[in-house]
Amino acid sequence: MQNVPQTKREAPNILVTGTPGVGKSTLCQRLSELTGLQWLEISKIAKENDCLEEYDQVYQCPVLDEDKLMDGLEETMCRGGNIVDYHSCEFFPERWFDVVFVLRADNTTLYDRLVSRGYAGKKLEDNVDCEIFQTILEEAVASYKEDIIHQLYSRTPEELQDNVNRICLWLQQWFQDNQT
Ligand SMILES: Nc1ncnc2c1ncn2[C@@H]1O[C@H](COP(=O)(O)OP(=O)(O)O)[C@@H](O)[C@H]1O
Repeated sequence: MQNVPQTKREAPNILVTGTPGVGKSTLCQRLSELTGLQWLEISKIAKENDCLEEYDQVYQCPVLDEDKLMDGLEETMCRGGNIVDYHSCEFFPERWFDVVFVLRADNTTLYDRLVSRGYAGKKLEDNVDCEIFQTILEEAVASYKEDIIHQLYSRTPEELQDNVNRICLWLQQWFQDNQT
C-alpha cells in the first residue's frame, strides 16, 4: 500500500493527534464546521466498520484492526479534504497527510478532563504519563517529516480559538500554493 502513486489532492488532509483528552475532537469539530473539511473520528469509524479486534484488558481499550481500517479509508484519503482525529499516528501511511498537528495540554488540565470523563486508576495514570513523556509527539516525529509537524497547546478556550485561526491560515496558504 505504501507504493501507491501520489496523485494531486483537491484539498489537503490534516492529522490531529495527541493524548486522549487534549482536545482533538473539540478542535476537529470546530474546524470541520468552519472549513467544510470532513472530520474522520477514527475510533468511531473503527467501531462502525467492525475494525476492532479484541479488548486490551491492561490498557482498557479496544485493539484496532489497522490493516482493515487503512484499506477502508484509502479512497477517501486519496481524494483529500479530511481531518483525521486519533490518539495515535504511527500506523497511518505517511503519504496521507499534508500537515500534522499534535495537541498538548498540561498535566493538571489533562488530569481533570480525564477524571470528568470517568477515567481512573491505571488508565488515568497511563494517559497522564503519555502526555508527560510526550509519547504522541515522539511518535509523530518518528513517523512524519518534521517540517509538517506542529505542536499546539489547547488548554483554554482562547488557545482553542488561536489554534483554529492558525489552522485556517495554514489551509488558505495550502489552497494558494496548490491552485491548478
Ligand atoms: N482548548 C480547550 N479549552 C478548554 N476546554 C477544552 C479545550 N479543548 C477541549 N476541552 C474540553 O476537554 C475535554 C476533552 O476534549 P476532547 O475534545 O474530547 O479531547 P480528545 O478528543 O482529545 O479526547 C472536553 O470536555 C472539552 O470540552
